[in-house]
Amino acid sequence: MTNPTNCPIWHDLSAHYQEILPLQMRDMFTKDGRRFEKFSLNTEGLLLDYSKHRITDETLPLLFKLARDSKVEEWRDRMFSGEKINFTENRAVLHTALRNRSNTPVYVDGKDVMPDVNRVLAQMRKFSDSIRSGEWKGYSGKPITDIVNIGIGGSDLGPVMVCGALKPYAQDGLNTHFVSNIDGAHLAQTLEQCNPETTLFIVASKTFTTQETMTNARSARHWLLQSAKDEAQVAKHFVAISTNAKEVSKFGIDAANMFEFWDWVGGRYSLWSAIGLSIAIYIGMDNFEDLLLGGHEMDQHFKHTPLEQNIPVIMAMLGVWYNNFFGVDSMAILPYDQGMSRFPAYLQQADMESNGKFIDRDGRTVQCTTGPIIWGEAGTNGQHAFYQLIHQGNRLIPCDFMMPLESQYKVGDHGNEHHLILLANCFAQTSALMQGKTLEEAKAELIAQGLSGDALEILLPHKVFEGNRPSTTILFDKLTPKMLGKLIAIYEHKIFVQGIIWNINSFDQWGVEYGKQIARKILPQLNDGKRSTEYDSSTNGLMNYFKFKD
Ligand SMILES: O=P(O)(O)OC[C@H]1O[C@H](O)[C@H](O)[C@@H](O)[C@@H]1O
Repeated sequence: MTNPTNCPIWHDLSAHYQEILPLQMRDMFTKDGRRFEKFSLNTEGLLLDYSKHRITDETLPLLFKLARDSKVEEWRDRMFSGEKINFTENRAVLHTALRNRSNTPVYVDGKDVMPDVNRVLAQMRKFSDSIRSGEWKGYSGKPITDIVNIGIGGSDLGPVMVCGALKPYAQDGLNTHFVSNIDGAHLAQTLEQCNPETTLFIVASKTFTTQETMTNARSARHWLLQSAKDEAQVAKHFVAISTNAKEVSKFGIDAANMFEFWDWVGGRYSLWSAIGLSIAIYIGMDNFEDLLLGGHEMDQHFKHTPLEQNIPVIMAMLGVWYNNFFGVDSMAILPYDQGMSRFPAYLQQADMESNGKFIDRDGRTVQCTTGPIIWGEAGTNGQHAFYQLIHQGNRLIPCDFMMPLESQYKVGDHGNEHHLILLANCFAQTSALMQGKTLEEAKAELIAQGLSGDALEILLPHKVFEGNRPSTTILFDKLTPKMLGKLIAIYEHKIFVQGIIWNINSFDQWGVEYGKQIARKILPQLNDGKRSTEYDSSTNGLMNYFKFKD
């Protein structure tokens, strides 16, 4: 199917949307005592509750038909089998091979990629063990205490997010830092916390040409050499992760200290590759492999489970339902877990760089809305910031809540006090968003509080909640490496399915290039001493303000 909006099922869904529009979820719950059982799944060690959505018994079958008509299953198999579905870059899409713990062969251009995957994993194990055990020494003979990952985008967000989420698994005395921004403040503030004798820099860049990363890496090298003095010592403090061996050696990093990955790994899908080296050092290779295992188990689920019980497919199709039929333009990711506070930022790249496209696979303008705006914050912080708009604003914002049943930290009077409050808040929010509060309910509440007359009438409309605001809730036992691997893979496959429905290539990112090109041109002009005239008057004005302010 090339243009989904032309196919009969799209029209059926549009008609069904008109039927759903006036329905209230709270009535659906009242009428159907089995709604939660019907619209939840308990599988893969997690509970997926999608009953608080604006769906009836008819909705999902229509959405699954759209998925089948769009050939989601065929495309899924093409991805897993190593076909070059990223056709604008002529590349396979095989982040699933990186976590293929069954080790079955996966072929790209007739070559099994698994031996290479396993070789780099073994290299990562050896290296991370040597750092963690203190066997690897810095130039003055001391063990490494601080790891600084220098990378940006996909070479940063995944490791940052995972290291934050899995902090309870970290080894004492080993710190990780992440430098991504070209703003010198990022590197400077990080280096203030480090000692050159005991710091290891991981330069993580798929292309090894990214301006921010290479500049930060050169400055870090300069900082190291101010103390180490001798170029030969760089090898003890710098390793590289890249697909570009030539550029790595040009930078002066020894081939022995390079961890390879391949063009069939998209940057935003690369935390499973050697890009995860900082994770492996931080939490240990066994835990890193558990993360991979979680991803692999979700791959198996995605591959083999009928669409009707398939977690990523259900989540993707609900997203399509709101995105394309209700016309929503954003969705909130709300992890009730402090460690997962960077999960929304991670998903911003994963989703928005993948599906922020207006041209379809046939080179034509897409006739429907594509990727949503992804945003969010860890609960309960978000509650005190933007939930007001989700509850009473006049936009519909579907939310994904997620939360472990058990905290990794025992805090408070009974060791569980904080976590129970967190759980109560998570459950309460999903309930309030769905139920809302009618005028009658609000009135009864105000009367019970002793209000009457004008005071009651003035306040009353402001106390009404429309409700009917959809959310998905994912509950799991504990945020282990394996569970985190599953959660990440769920979203990756969700994004994939949506890309297929919209008939776009989710695996290129040409849109990022244009701004970079102009920045390269502007950079030398900032100190050429001439008035800028070649851009629009705003850009010229900004540049000239910088150049000639005094
Ligand atoms: O890993 P690198 O080659 O340095 O790329 C880092 C990032 O660069 C660009 O912003 C791309 O759009 C991202 O997908 C990529 O993750």
